[in-house]
Amino acid sequence: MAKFAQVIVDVPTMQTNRPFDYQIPTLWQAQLKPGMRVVVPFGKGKRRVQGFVIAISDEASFQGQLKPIIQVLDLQPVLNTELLALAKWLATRTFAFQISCMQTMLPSVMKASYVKKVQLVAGAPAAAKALFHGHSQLDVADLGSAELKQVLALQRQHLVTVSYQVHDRAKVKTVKAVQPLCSQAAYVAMAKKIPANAKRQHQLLDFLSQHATAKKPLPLPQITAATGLTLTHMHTGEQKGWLKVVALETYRDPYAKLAQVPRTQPLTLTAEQRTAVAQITAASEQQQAKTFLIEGVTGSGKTEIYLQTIQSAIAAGKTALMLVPEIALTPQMVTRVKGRFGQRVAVLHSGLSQGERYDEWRRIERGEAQVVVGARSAVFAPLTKIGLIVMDEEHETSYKQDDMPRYHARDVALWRARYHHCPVVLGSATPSLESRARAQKGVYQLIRLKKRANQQPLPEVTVVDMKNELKKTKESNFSSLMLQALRQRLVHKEQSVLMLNRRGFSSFVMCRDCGFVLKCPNCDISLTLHMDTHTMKCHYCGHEEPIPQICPNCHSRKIRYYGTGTQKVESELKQLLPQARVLRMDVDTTRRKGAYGKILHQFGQRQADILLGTQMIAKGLDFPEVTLVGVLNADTALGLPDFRASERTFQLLTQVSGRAGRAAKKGEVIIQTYNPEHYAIRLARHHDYEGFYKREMTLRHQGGYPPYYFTILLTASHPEENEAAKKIFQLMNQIKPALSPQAILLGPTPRAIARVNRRYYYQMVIKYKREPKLESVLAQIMQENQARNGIQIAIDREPLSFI
Ligand SMILES: Nc1ncnc2c1ncn2[C@@H]1O[C@H](COP(=O)(O)OP(=O)(O)OP(=O)(O)O)[C@@H](O)[C@H]1O
Ligand SMILES: [Zn+2]
Ligand SMILES: [Zn+2]
Repeated sequence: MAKFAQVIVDVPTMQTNRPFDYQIPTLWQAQLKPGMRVVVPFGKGKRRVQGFVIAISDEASFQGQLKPIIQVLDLQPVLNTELLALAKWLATRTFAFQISCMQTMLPSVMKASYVKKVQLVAGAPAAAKALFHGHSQLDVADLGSAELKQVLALQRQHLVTVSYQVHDRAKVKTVKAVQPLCSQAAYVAMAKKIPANAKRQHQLLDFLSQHATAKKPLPLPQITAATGLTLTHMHTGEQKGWLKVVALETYRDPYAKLAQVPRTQPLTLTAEQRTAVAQITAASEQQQAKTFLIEGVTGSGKTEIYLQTIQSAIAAGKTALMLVPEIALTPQMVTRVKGRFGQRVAVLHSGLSQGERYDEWRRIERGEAQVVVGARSAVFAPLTKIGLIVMDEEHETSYKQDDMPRYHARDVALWRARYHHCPVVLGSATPSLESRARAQKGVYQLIRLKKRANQQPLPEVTVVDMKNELKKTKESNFSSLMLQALRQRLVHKEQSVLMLNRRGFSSFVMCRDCGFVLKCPNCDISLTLHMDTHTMKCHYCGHEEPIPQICPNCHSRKIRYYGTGTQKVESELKQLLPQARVLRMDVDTTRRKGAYGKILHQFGQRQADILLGTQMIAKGLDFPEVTLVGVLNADTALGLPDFRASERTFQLLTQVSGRAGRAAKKGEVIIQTYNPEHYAIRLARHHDYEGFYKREMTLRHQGGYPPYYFTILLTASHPEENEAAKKIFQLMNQIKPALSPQAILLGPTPRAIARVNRRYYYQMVIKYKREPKLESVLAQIMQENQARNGIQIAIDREPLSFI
């Protein structure tokens, strides 16, 4: 029997980024398996931490006395063989700690929370006892700062001891249930001995005799609903030995309301869809880990292709994973998938409560759901026998995680596809340049859908030059053409979608007398105005303060709002078109849980004429009555110091244009811009993705940007600016000798927003094609520098943003 376990402990530092050996207590030697969570002592003192067993063996690699495992948290592994291997790969690939990778894969409730407790030592003086108010121990989190100070003083005098306790927050939801204990005949006999006026007891015995043969406990809520008998009556029955009250495990179902989603049947495919489905299904059947890139114009019916290929995978006894960007995970998309596969679908996204997420995860893990739809982290769903992985809107930046582990869901999907020998389908109307280029080289197989499923042409796009417009009219967000088109829709009772592009600028407060701008005290950026909460907020660190009435700098009262927010546009719209019913959708109106879905539902029910929103309305929506799409400001993102600015603008305009004319009625798009000649806007106007791809690739080639080069972003941060700067130069000198002359180093420079959360950031970028020594020198840098002397190092492979 295995006596030793190798454990990755929940101490995210580079020094602890390796397995530690522990003894397995005899009691657990038969049960403990790799992938289970345990609690182990770690380091000096009584510190206890959570950990993951990654291997068990008869012999320990460590010489000397090993500490035993304190507690085993799981009865079965929570990470299977595949996911353990994936965690290891992910850690190397993204320069992350193994523990961070493992925790990322699991619902957050399975991450330990630690409680720090203090206990009095025997013989402590009365003064110390007073602090404990008669309790034997105190939870450090409950202490006020004065009490904490006293406790720390006692600790220095060795009068208290401190211990850490690990809490497993993963709680299973249960309902009370009733298990009959006697035979039907026995219940009937008992009823005869009970006084006739004990009505409830008769009723209970009656019920029990009817259900005496029940094999499973009967849920109490159902009994109460049917008979009116409550838990009190059951307790009486329990005392008399008639029955037993037990806890029955249930799931929290976040989509209970959707349970009655009407079932849909597969549509008859268009010729283009049919070819796509045939190729993908064949690869799935032949167990080929092939990657398909579907480049399909908006409304070409990509979703139907996903649904039908998923269908054939599950018909073959396999499972399927469908990834969608968080923002596109609308009830609309969930309804479409649930409508086809019903209860076999599990949904994972950040809108669920932690408990709901945990329950959906367990349904997948137990094999009760065969289709998983979810955002980025759903790529780690514990599905076995995967037959197909779909990634919709593959160009979306939300597939890349900003914090450690800095992974891209596409890379993880491809890894899992190789493991399961199954195809991956990447779909988009505007694929990322990286993926499109890979298809060009034949690494991915390109499938193009050039026509809309409704056989209608793509909507006509008109570009309005706002420079001319400004000369004609007074300052307004609406050109005369846009207003006229909106009025026309109102007359014809058709719907419009209006997008305000908020990327690249924000609403801030500035003093008109001295030019003072209110900035975050922790970060290097201006605070954003939030009218609904009447506060100024920092979008980086969350700092919040009241809106100033008087300039803090010159005491002038002329401190005003700047920038165009959706609220401002909304009020202008109400003045210009008082009869229009407007729904606003932005970060403020969608913050509450379920608000996003509610707004879309109202719009779908035609309770509004105009849906006004930020870029969150650009993706995935399918409303048949929308015949006009208006973009109020196409170019705010073009000015950003980012080589992907054009790509982002082209994608956004194409996606939002695609919301018009998706059913029987013809659609129209109006784009307002100050840069009508810019190629991203010109080509978006003609829905010309291929033209854009060629043009942009030429520019990337000239500039030496991805996808012609791989990139790595290295960041060093410290509360002191010169420490951060010193470190980044030191790292550069360490890396340089390992690189060939073909590699290009950019920087070091201070980051565009140099100070965030009281830390200064310095960065450098490595651009390269083939550098065999680079990986190992970066791994070494992580090893040596992590969290030493307050320095933090981050290594980001293929960053999607350099600012
Ligand atoms: N074969 C078909 N026959 C009839 N209607 C179809 C067919 N395929 C798809 N549709 C319909 O066409 C519309 C557009 O399809 P879908 O939303 O799948 O497009 P998409 O390619 O995902 O578009 P986008 O990239 O804009 O999200 C939907 O209303 C869908 O029901
Ligand atoms: Zn801040
Ligand atoms: Zn001022």
